[in-house]
Amino acid sequence: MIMDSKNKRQITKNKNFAQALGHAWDGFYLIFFRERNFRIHLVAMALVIIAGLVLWVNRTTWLWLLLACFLVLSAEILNTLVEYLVDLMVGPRFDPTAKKIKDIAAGGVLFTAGTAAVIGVIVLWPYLGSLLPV
Ligand SMILES: Nc1ncnc2c1ncn2[C@@H]1O[C@H](COP(=O)(O)OP(=O)(O)OP(=O)(O)O)[C@@H](O)[C@H]1O
Repeated sequence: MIMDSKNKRQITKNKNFAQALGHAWDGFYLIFFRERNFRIHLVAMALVIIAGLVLWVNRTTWLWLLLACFLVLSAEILNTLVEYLVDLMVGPRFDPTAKKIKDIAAGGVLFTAGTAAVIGVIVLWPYLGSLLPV
């Protein structure tokens, strides 16, 4: 087996679920603690949840809001994957195609975040009206 358990340099398939979970946790740690943009999106998601609680939105609205938030987080995770893959292939040198790939991945996050914002406005609009003094 090609594995150095002491140095955690495993390159074979996981032996069990616990081991798979450990690697998934390593990935989560990387995204959560190393990716500033991911944390910014999490703060935005927290604000959306606070808005949902304050406005006392219904179940369908919660589903839309949570779906929109998780779409943005998923896009950010894919963007991070693309960045690591490009860095792995290209290394520390400028490459015009690497730039295009990374910029497209970042553009995808922007597009998803914009769509999520539109969804948020559409589903929260009726609740915002009720806040206005009549
Ligand atoms: N090897 C490369 N060749 C050409 N351009 C690159 C390369 N690496 C990065 N870039 C450019 O720099 C930008 C930022 O790089 P990168 O995505 O790695 O940083 P980041 O701060 O993690 O970005 P993000 O804010 O999208 O998470 C890219 O969108 C791309 O335009």
